[in-house]
Amino acid sequence: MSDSRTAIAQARRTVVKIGSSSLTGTDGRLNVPALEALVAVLAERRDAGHEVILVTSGAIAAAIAPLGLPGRPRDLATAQAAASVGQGLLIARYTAAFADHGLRVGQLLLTAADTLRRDHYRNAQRSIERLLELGVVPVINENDAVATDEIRFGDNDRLAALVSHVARADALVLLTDVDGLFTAPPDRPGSRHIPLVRGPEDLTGIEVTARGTAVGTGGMVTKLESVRIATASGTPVVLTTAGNARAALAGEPVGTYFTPTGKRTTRKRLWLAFAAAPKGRLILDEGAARAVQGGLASLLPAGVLDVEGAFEAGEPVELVNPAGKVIARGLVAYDSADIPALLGRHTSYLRARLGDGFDRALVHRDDLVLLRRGRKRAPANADAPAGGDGERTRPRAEAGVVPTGAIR
Ligand SMILES: Nc1ncnc2c1ncn2[C@@H]1O[C@H](COP(=O)(O)OP(=O)(O)O)[C@@H](O)[C@H]1O
Ligand SMILES: N[C@@H](CCC(=O)OP(=O)(O)O)C(=O)O
Repeated sequence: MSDSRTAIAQARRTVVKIGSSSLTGTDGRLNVPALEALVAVLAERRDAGHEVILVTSGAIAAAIAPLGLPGRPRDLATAQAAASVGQGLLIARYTAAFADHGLRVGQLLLTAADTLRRDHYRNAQRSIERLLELGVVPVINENDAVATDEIRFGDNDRLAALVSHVARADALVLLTDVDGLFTAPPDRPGSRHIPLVRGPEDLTGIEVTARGTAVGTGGMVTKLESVRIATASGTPVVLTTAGNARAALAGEPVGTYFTPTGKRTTRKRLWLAFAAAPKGRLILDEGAARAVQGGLASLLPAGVLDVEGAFEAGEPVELVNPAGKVIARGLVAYDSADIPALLGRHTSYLRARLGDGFDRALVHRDDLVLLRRGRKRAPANADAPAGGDGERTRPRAEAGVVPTGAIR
């Protein structure tokens, strides 16, 4: 795991996100010179043999002036209409700007559902992979025109982090209107620049606001969530201004560098930890909770006290300890309707009473991601299935990921 900027300079594949604040002039129109300057930097990066994926905001901002809107629309319907108009203008500009450097772009408009549902996630993954193989620069934005309030990011910061996962990027560069993280909003007297963040402990006492610029969304709060998603799974992040994009990609000390805090993990686990929308909850007894937290044991029905929600086998659920804290997420192996009859029962009993299909774990350890670690490692015998009398399992290393919470 690298704690130096060379990780950015040497990244084979980099996701670069540019925010609305950097693409919009004071008149509210799309800042075309800023867009072209970024494209020149990305084209250089491509020429140097690196892959780039661009996550770009600016669709709504681009439509403010053409539609004669007084400012960023607050209601969903107008925001959607503006995005529909603005996205066309935005991608036309990118297509022309990249063409000047002999490069083609491919547009991907994603909704939160594309990172929430595994089949959608895989589709996005396949498209990005193929575009890169074809030498195309993927240009990604949220599909604002169809995203509804319940299922949308709203900002592009978290989308960029999830795109980094989907694409297995080696680095994430967030470009905004401030040169990195400050101890408090930068216009506050006495606010100081922070060049390096090595983990959550370095963020103690930092004051960030969710209020973005007039055109941006989410402010620094969503940027730090984005950072948390990326760094927890091994992706280093630089946060800086659009004007510093070239220097940031070259590994120069601009903005704020966030070192990775966790290891790369499987896509399934990333999806489960950061993107999946849980469909229900399994309430674990003390022993099962400890075993799951200690060594990532499979969860058997004997260790479960209660089930909440309506879900089908294969859907994501939260695993909750007796104190009500969510400790893990997993893909459940049974429909919710079948689970009450299994609760508290040992596998041998279930196999004898209900047949062979009912001796499997409620959540298999391979389908589980730990969100909250136990205070210490589990004792030697806790690597058996949680709540279980079944097969013994090996304890496994876990990424130690921390979830972002529900995605808006
Ligand atoms: N601690 C902080 N450090 C740096 N910027 C901060 C902080 N807290 C709030 N901000 C604000 O976050 C804003 C950037 O967010 P936003 O407008 O959403 O940008 P973008 O459109 O690029 O995503 C900055 O203009 C800055 O005022
Ligand atoms: N998808 C929206 C982007 C929303 C937005 O402004 O996000 P951000 O640049 O992260 O503040 C658009 O294209 O207008």
